[in-house]
Amino acid sequence: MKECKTLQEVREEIDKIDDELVELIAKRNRYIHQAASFKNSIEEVKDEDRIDAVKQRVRAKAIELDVSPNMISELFTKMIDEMVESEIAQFRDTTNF
Ligand SMILES: C=C(O[C@@H]1C=C(C(=O)O)C=C[C@H]1O)C(=O)O
Repeated sequence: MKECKTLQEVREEIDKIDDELVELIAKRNRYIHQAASFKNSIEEVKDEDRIDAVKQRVRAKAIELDVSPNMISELFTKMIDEMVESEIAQFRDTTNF
């Protein structure tokens, strides 16, 4: 990690990380859309067991990296909710439900 000399430099690094985060979220979203093509029902599109497992896994990762697990949980809850909604919309479009 870079040792910054000015606030401006810190903010430039933060901006780069924010761009990477958005790119990774967009990439995750594209995989979510691929997942829809392997599913046969709305229950499968919103797989609660898998959602719980994903949230548990990222909470454990947050603890390992000394980041607030509650913040990570909230971010993932929001992100997964939105992505599942768009996966459902895509599933309905492609299966004419
Ligand atoms: C991508 C999937 O579809 C949904 C989206 C998930 C996610 O955002 O991680 C997890 C479970 C599913 O309800 C999947 O089933 O793996």
